[in-house]
Amino acid sequence: MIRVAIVGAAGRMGRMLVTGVMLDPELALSGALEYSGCPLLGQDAGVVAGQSAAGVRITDKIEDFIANTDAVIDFSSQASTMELAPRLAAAGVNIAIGTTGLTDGDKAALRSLTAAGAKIVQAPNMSIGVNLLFALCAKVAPLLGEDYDIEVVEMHHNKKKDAPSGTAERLGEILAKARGLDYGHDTRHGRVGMVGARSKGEIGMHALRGGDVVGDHTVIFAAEGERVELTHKASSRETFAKGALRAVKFLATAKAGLYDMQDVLGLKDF
Ligand SMILES: NC(=O)C1=CN([C@@H]2O[C@H](COP(=O)(O)OP(=O)(O)OC[C@H]3O[C@@H](n4cnc5c(N)ncnc54)[C@H](OP(=O)(O)O)[C@@H]3O)[C@@H](O)[C@H]2O)C=CC1
Ligand SMILES: O=C(O)C1=N[C@H](C(=O)O)C[C@H](O)C1
Repeated sequence: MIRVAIVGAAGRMGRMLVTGVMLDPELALSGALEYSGCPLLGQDAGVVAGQSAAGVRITDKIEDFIANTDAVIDFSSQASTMELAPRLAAAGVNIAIGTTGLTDGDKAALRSLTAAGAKIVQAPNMSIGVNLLFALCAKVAPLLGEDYDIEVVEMHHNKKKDAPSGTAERLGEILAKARGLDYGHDTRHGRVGMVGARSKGEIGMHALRGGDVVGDHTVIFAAEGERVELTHKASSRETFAKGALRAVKFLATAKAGLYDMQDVLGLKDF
């Protein structure tokens, strides 16, 4: 039995994760963390998630569960994730991070924790479909070549805080690498005004927000006379939660290291 605590337990993903852990016979819910001002502190995490009582109260102190926890799943905020990770790693707790908006510096800090023995999965999207899309893009972009202009379009619900989505950024990084471009330098985030004709050496990135959209991502390869579009649409957050539970099980037997969902799902050699 793997004892799992959820960070951001009262959030959209947190409630889904609490439910997933409670329903999985290989996992046991050991803790539920929220920020200090959260009005749901002290409530049963299972009840908050719409399930039966889990016997785990939402707390703002990791000391309430860290000694009885094997792994933490963290879908909260960049600041929270980066504050907690060193404390969890020091206690020998495995970490599956779904939080987006992490900087390159944050990722370097996570890598240094793993160099000191931590086991971490960090992935901007834990669904099988999106991770397959990552692998497909890495194959398709060089095959189509630079006659095909690349644009990435994502759409999310109107509560999402970061833009573009972590998934769109990862797609941009994969596509830039496949084209010999630099993601940071060669990406055009939306276009406005007299920007001139599109250059070959750019990747367009567009973030749409509205309603309750769970998460849509489309990569467009557009050439003279045709275009290819690869699309993933998530219709339920359950798909991300299932991936996070797989990540926790993967970490239970993994060596120290910083992994992504390509490792968890065995897509590295796809
Ligand atoms: N990797 C993946 O597959 C996926 C990643 N995500 C990412 O996960 C994150 C959360 O998404 P979502 O659930 O929709 O967002 P929510 O805002 O619904 O949930 C985040 C929760 O974390 C809480 N939180 C904030 N700070 C802390 C803290 N210091 N300690 C504990 N809890 C804290 C938030 O409280 P408050 O509301 O008060 O800020 C909130 O309850 C985002 O970064 C999102 O992009 C989302 C879906 C899939
Ligand atoms: O905030 C969300 O909702 C989502 N965030 C992730 C991202 O930023 O890529 C993954 C998913 O698309 C949902």
